[in-house]
Amino acid sequence: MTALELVDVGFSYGARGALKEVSFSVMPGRFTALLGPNGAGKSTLIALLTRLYDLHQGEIRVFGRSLRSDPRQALRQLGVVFQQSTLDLDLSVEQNLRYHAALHGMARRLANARIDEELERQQLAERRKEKVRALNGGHRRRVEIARALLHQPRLLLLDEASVGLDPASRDALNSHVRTLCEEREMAVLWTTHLLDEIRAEDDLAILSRGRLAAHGQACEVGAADADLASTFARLTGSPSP
Ligand SMILES: Nc1ncnc2c1ncn2[C@@H]1O[C@H](COP(=O)(O)OP(=O)(O)OP(=O)(O)O)[C@@H](O)[C@H]1O
Repeated sequence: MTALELVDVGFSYGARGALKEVSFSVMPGRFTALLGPNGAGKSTLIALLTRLYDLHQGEIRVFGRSLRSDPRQALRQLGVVFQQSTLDLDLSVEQNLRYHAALHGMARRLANARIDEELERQQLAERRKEKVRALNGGHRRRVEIARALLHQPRLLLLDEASVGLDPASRDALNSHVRTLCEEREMAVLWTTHLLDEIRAEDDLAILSRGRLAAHGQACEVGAADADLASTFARLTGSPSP
């Protein structure tokens, strides 16, 4: 079954159009990159997917459940890492996770088990009592991923999750999310404006000025030109990042 399906999605901020007739799908176990220059509409799309904004045009389905008519079931399957960190810096790693588990109505015993499991996976178990403020950017991102996975979503959305990280932390985060795809058959939608975060075997959707400029496997999308950078520049009119 398709993990995420967008059909003719549109959105405007007043008179300013931000998304127009955007249609593409994300499959389970696949790393799908959503690439676009600044202002292309990536964050707007994430805001629609998480229901920060109401969907007025088109349809979005998460594992077959409509965000419009069945939002609770659709959102249950979703884990999200936003562009701006939403961790409480003055709470410990564990307290941040516990708070999220409570919001999801998780019983304490289940929450404890999941928190242990995710912190272990992120190699953060020893730091669980530390305040988030004491962690570096890469570790904070890992806490956010641990938190996004607590309720075991089948679809993980990451909005420019690597912004602000040094190159080594960026690579580590990118590889880590790919492992989640493989090990858990999780579907991932990774938004970015950086070409070096995309691999030839990834699924790729390119947004340009609110429209879907290309969609397919990254190697196929890039095959139309000398490389993906040239395709990106041709389709978006922006220099390759
Ligand atoms: N709150 C808002 N009010 C009005 N226009 C907005 C608002 N947020 C975004 N826009 C406009 O909508 C378009 C899409 O913006 P969006 O932030 O979704 O793009 P993006 O691809 O996420 O860019 P970035 O990488 O800079 O975050 C842009 O033209 C932007 O100026």
